[in-house]
Amino acid sequence: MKLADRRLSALLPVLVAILAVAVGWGLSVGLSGYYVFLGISAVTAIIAVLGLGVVTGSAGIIALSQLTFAAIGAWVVAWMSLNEVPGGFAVWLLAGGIAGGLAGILIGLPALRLRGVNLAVVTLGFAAAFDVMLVQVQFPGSVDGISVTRPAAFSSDREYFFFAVIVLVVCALLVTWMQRSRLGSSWKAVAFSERGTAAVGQSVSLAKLSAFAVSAALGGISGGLIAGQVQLPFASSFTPIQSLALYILAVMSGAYLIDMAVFGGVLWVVVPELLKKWGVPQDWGFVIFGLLGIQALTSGSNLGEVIRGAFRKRSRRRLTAAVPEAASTTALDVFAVPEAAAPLPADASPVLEVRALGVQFGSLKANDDVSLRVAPRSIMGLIGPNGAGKSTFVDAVSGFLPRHTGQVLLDGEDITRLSPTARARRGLRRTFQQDRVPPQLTVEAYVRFVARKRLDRAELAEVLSFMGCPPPEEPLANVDVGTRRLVEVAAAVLAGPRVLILDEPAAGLSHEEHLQFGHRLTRIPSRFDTAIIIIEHDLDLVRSVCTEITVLDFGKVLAQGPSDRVLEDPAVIAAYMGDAETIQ
Ligand SMILES: Nc1ncnc2c1ncn2[C@@H]1O[C@H](COP(=O)(O)OP(=O)(O)OP(=O)(O)O)[C@@H](O)[C@H]1O
Repeated sequence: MKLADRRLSALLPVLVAILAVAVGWGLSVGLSGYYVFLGISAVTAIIAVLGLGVVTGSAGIIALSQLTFAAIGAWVVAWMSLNEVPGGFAVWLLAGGIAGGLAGILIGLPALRLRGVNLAVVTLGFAAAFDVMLVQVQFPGSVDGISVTRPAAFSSDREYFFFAVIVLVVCALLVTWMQRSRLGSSWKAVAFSERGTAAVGQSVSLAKLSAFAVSAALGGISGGLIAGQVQLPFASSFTPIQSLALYILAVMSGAYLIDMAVFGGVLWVVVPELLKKWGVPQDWGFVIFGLLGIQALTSGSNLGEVIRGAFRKRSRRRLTAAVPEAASTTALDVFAVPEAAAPLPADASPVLEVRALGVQFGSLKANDDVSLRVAPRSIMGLIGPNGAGKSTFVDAVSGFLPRHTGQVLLDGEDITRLSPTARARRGLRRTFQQDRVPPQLTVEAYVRFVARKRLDRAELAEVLSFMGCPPPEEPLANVDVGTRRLVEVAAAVLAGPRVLILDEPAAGLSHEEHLQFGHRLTRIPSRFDTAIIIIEHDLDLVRSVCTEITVLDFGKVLAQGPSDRVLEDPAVIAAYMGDAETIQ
């Protein structure tokens, strides 16, 4: 992306925000009184849907209590207004948002362990329980008819609508920046794969809790605004069934996209209004939202994605033309020619040492007394027939099977008891056999998220080009699975790990592409001071790339040592291929 394009991309949200404020002002003076009031309702709904876009749309977590957080925000604002807390409405609104956010963290804690239906039950149960309590407790001042004081400069409906638009614009800007930040990447990553997220050193708990907190804070702000709008808030505005309907709207519209959150919020107000106009009871609005939700859930997509998908089709055509160019040979030249790492002398310090690793699944010993030592800047092949225990080994070494026996040492430090996240942060990175690259990110956003450090743009583009990846600005949703695996490897390489374990990284590529990939791989250790362990079934690639090989069979080490010697070992030939001709 050119510098001018990047500047425009950074400035665009601000320009849209200025335009939105101008439109809001125009509407506040141009609309009739009734529509101004409806406009406030739409703005509050948009803020609540925006929050759902974060927790559900980005982080993929079911949360059915958004209007409960709104009720908490409204309650705080009503209480502060009643008690004339210094600071005025803006401060009360902020406090309402913070209260909602704190409640979100509280409800988010079970989300760390629960998923799907169970989490839906917890959040809906919380909404129902709070609803019962709210009916009993009531909003401060509501029983005595003491109304919430609006901001002095925005006391009429028209002015208050404009105030609400400004709050919405600020919220939307903050969400946009968060979505573009590392935090936003962590939400999208955790939605796609928790294991993939942990493997790049990102705390899964932090990603989920922060999504809950931001979403609930927006719910709280939405509720605070409702308190100022109606001035005598009642529990009936914040029922669990309304939370459910709002959730469906968010899912259906694709509310992690700001424009679609606006669309969802507007629909929230327009549908009941149209029903009223047609003489149909407004509760039928829930039925309509339900039907839209069923359509979205069964199709597995949402309106925002469908619209953007149509645009992507065009850019995909451009990508097909761009990729061969990206994998140019000139990029290869900028990498230092590797010096093959010599086999590790017996007394030298390995960068990774695994001692007597054992993993048992029931009665099956998937890894049995597996030991190996990896020299700095070397490439070790880990091979063996299907089911030999290779992926189990990687899972155990990277911390995903904590109940293994034996020891794992990285640079001499015992990391056996550390979590996958902690191991990744210490410099033990891995990739997966299955696709764990979140399609919601661009190539650049994903690489920066994985690298966990400041990356020079030129270096980033150079490594992507060298690995045959698409350009940085390409959305990963446009990229085929095989190429996504290459992006995964490039990102892990740019993290500069001490050890990188690649689990069948070239699966999905042709034989020639495999070999080309292998050639590129040999350049990495010296350039990034990284040792690589590669699991691979293509023995031509293993032979051409690896200095050392470890062969597993039935969970045990069958052979270990310099590549040529191991690949000529009759026991390996018999066990691995069952046919001497195939291996040579
Ligand atoms: N979670 C699990 N529970 C029970 N058994 C498992 C589990 N994961 C793996 N296994 C078994 O452990 C053995 C080793 O599996 P693993 O996936 O590590 O082999 P692999 O060498 O990676 O195979 P492939 O080359 O096909 O990927 C297999 O018999 C497999 O069925």
